[in-house]
Amino acid sequence: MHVELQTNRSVLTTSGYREFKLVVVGPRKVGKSALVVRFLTKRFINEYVENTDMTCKGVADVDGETLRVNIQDTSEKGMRLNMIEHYFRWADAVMLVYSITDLKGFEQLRDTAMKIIEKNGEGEDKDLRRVPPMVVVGNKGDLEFVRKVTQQQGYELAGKLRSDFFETSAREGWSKMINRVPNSSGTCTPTSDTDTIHLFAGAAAAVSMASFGYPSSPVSSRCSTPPPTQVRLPRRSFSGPGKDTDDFNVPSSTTLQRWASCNQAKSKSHSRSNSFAMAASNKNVNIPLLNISAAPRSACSSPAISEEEGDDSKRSELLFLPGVKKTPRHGSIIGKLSPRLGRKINKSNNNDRSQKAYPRDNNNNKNKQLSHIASGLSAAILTSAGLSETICVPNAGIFSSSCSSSANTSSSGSVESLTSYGQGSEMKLQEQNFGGSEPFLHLCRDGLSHRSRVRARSPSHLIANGLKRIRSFKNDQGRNSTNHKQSGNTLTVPVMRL
Ligand SMILES: Nc1nc2c(ncn2[C@@H]2O[C@H](COP(=O)(O)OP(=O)(O)OP(=O)(O)O)[C@@H](O)[C@H]2O)c(=O)[nH]1
Repeated sequence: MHVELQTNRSVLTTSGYREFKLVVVGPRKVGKSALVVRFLTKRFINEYVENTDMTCKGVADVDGETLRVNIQDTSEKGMRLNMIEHYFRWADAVMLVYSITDLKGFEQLRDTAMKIIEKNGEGEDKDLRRVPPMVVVGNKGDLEFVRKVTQQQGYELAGKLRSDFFETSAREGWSKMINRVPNSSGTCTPTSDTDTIHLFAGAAAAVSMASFGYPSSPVSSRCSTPPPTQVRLPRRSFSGPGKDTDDFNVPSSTTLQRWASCNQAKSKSHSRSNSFAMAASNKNVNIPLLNISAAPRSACSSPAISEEEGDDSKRSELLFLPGVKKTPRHGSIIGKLSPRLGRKINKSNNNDRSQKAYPRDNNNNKNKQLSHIASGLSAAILTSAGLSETICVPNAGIFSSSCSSSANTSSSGSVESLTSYGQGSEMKLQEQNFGGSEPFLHLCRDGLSHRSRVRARSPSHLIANGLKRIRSFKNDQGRNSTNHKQSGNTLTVPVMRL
C-alpha cells in the first residue's frame, strides 16, 4: 500500500481546479468501493473483491465549477486507529460508511470514530486539523427488509460527529439525506432523495464550507443562498462522546444542505444535470475528460460504439479506444502511458500488422509472451476507469476500453457490442456489465468469457497484471480446472490474486 501524505488541505491545482481529498472508511463489505465506483462510473459492481487500499481520481462538475476529487478507498485495515489518523491527516473530508444490514460493523465504526474524536477533536491542545469534516453514510438501503441499523442510530452517530447523515444504495443509485424534523417527536425523515453521487457533492460541500470559504463558490452563485463565509466556522469542535446532541436539528453543514436541496431541485426538473467527469489517473495522459451524466437512468441510452469509433478501431486494427475519438495514432496515446509499449505498437503498426503485433525485442519478452499467450483467445477486454490503455494482441482482437467511454451513457457496457470487432472465431457473448473504477479484464474464448478486476497502480502495472491474468486464463483453460463454473456461455474462473 502506498499512501501519499500531504499536510496541506484542499488546494487549487495548477490547472486552476479546486481539488479535495476524500477518504472512504468503513468495515468490511459495506460497499465502500461500490460507492466510489458508483460515483466514478454510475454503475454498480455486484461481485465482491476484497479491497486493498486504492486511490482514484474523479472530477465533479458541480454547478459549473469543476472539483477534482482524489478518493482513497480503504480496506478494513483503514479502520485501525493509527491508519485512520494517517488518513485523516491526508484527507480534506472523510466518508464513514456502514451497511444498514450490519449492526456489528456499525458499532465498530461508531466506536472507532468516537475514539478518534476523543483523541483528536477536543481540548485546546488537540489538533483539530486532524479531524476533517465527515459525512456518515448508511449504505445498502435497498436491503430494508434485513435492516439491522435503524436510521435513528445512524443519525445519532452523525450527531455526535457533527456531520451530515445519508442513507444510500450503491446498488440502486440513490441517496437520502436524513434529518430530524424540527419540533417533532424525534423521528428521522429523509429530507432529500437524490442520486448516490450527491454523497460526494455533499462531501465536497462540507469541505467547501470547512476549508475554502470562497466568495465565488458555486453554491452561492447558483443557489441564491448566502456565501459559505456567512455559514459556520470552518473546523468544528467536537463535543465528544456522550455529550448532549440536542442541536441535531441545526444542520451541521448548512451549505451542504443547500447544496443537496439545490441538486435535488435540479434533478427533479431535469433541466440541467450535474455532470461528473473522470480524469485519467495519470496526470501525463492527455485523454479528454468524459462527462458522465447524472441525469436519471431512464434518460440514458444504452452504450453503443459509434461508427466513428469503429472506424478508428479498424484503422488501428489492433487497438480500440472508445474513449478517445479521432485519434490519429493510438500508439502515441499508449506511448504516454507506457513509452516503451507505445514505441513497439507504432513500429508494429508500420510493419505488417496481420503477421506480428510486435517486432522482435530481446530486451522485453512481454510482448512475445503476450502474443503467445493470447493466441487462441477470441477477445480480451481490459478496461479501466482512469487508465485508458492497454494491450495489443494479434489474432485475438484485444480491446482496450475505458469504463468512462460507456459510462457517459450511464448504463452497462455491452460486451456484445464489441464482438463485431473480434477477429477469428465467432463469438456469442452474453451482455453483461463491466465496470468499476479499477482496471477490469474481460477475456473471451470460444464463446466463453471470463472477467475479473485487475489491480493496477499505473498503466504499466495494469499491462503487466493484464498479462499475468491472460496467462492464467490460458493455463486454466488448458488444465480444464474443476474450479471453473460454467453457466450458459459464461465461464468463471477463480480470480488470481495479484
Ligand atoms: N444490496 C446491496 N449490495 C451492495 C451495495 N453496495 C455494495 N454491495 C455489495 O456488497 C459487497 C461488498 O461491496 P464492496 O464495495 O466491495 O465493499 P467494501 O466496503 O469496499 O469491502 P472491502 O473491500 O472488504 O473493504 C459487494 O458484493 C457489493 O456488490 C448496496 O448498496 N446494496
